[in-house]
Amino acid sequence: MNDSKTPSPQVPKPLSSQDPKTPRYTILVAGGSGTRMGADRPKQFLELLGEPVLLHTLRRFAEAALRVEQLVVVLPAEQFGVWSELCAQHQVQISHQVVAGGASRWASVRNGLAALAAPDGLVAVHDGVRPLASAALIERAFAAAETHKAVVVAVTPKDSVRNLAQRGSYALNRARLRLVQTPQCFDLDLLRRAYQLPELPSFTDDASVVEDICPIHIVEGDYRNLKITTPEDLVVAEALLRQER
Ligand SMILES: Nc1ccn([C@@H]2O[C@H](COP(=O)(O)OP(=O)(O)OP(=O)(O)O)[C@@H](O)[C@H]2O)c(=O)n1
Ligand SMILES: C[C@](O)(CO)[C@H](O)COP(=O)(O)O
Repeated sequence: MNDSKTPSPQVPKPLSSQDPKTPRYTILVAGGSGTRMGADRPKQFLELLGEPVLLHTLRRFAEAALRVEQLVVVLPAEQFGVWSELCAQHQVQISHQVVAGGASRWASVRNGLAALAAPDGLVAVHDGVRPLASAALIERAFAAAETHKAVVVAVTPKDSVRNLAQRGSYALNRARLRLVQTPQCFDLDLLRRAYQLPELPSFTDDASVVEDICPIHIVEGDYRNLKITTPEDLVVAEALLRQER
């Protein structure tokens, strides 16, 4: 007989970030040039509270509790030297592998995937320019991928949404819409198979690459998980980071 004070030995230990079932890997894509930011360098190198955006992001995934076994950072090949100097300047001790990006996000992710030698596991793909992803959010995405194989984090739109029509526009039901963020976590073999298919112009993220071969499971995202895209995002991101300190 079992009572509430003596747990049965058959009950498995609950999954926690200290005990992930499957090996975890991460690809941080930072191979873009930041045209919409219009800065003097790619936006992943702009500073937030004295540190490059990409370093903030890298630190989030190096968090010990997440147990990520291999971190791959994808950069434009011509920026390798810049990143190496920034790592030296900020005394970065986080072990990571740098890989050359491609002409599109899709090509950069594909190059990042090629650097993962592991036969199986779970892989998170995350924008290097989302420096506010919390450990709880990342854990939520990895944990859901144990069961669902293809997971994105997403939030409900706060604004009303309209679709453009031939004449005018019409309202969409925002309760049925989600704004998709990263990390996006996948079974490694599934993501490899998806990235063997040809690139399509409709691909905007990893879920759009995978969805023809596996349904995409959505978990709760985080409104704080901004993508640094245009100059005002830097102001908001700094304010949010300052609040965390
Ligand atoms: N060839 C590319 C293009 C984009 N990215 C990465 O994908 C993420 C999301 O892309 P986006 O915000 O569009 O970045 P950029 O392409 O740099 O920006 P823009 O579209 O304004 O030029 C970024 O971390 C970016 O560095 C990448 O790794 N390789
Ligand atoms: C991957 C992404 O961040 C999910 O919201 C987004 O699709 C990237 O889009 P972008 O056109 O590269 O900014």
